[in-house]
Amino acid sequence: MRIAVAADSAGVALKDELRELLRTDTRITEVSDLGVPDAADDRAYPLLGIAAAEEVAAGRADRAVLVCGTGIGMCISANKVAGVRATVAHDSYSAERSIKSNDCQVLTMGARVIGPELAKRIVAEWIGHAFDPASASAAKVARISEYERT
Ligand SMILES: O=C(CO)[C@H](O)COP(=O)(O)O
Repeated sequence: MRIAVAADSAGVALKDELRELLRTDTRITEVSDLGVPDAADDRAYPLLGIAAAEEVAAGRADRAVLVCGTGIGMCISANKVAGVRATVAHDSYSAERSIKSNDCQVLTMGARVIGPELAKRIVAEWIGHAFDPASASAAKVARISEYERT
């Protein structure tokens, strides 16, 4: 699995921790860090979130983990990219369902909302979940894709 990570200045410290976690995860073959590199970089979250979501939409990344202050701005931004389903999640159950119910390729988190250890645990769990295209949820997700095509 190839993962892109990105953050704004509010989320960069947590993004860096998550990137290092992902780099040691044997399930991950590639981690691309799209920035920001440090908190002095004041690029706004939509630039980073859209850039990462475009990597997913183009098939250059399988999933993305995005961090801002709340996770909300990153989530809204990533969801503007056609074909991308992003969710903000700070709990294990929502993160699991974001895959199993919604086939989300993008997880967003708020560094001002969640501590790094819990965030790392949830990301590690999220990576381990897989969407079942034969499940009853698949037709529901397909309706979203159909709407996007109209
Ligand atoms: O959390 C953010 C966007 O959802 C971002 O990190 C901070 O945004 P701001 O409150 O508009 O500065």
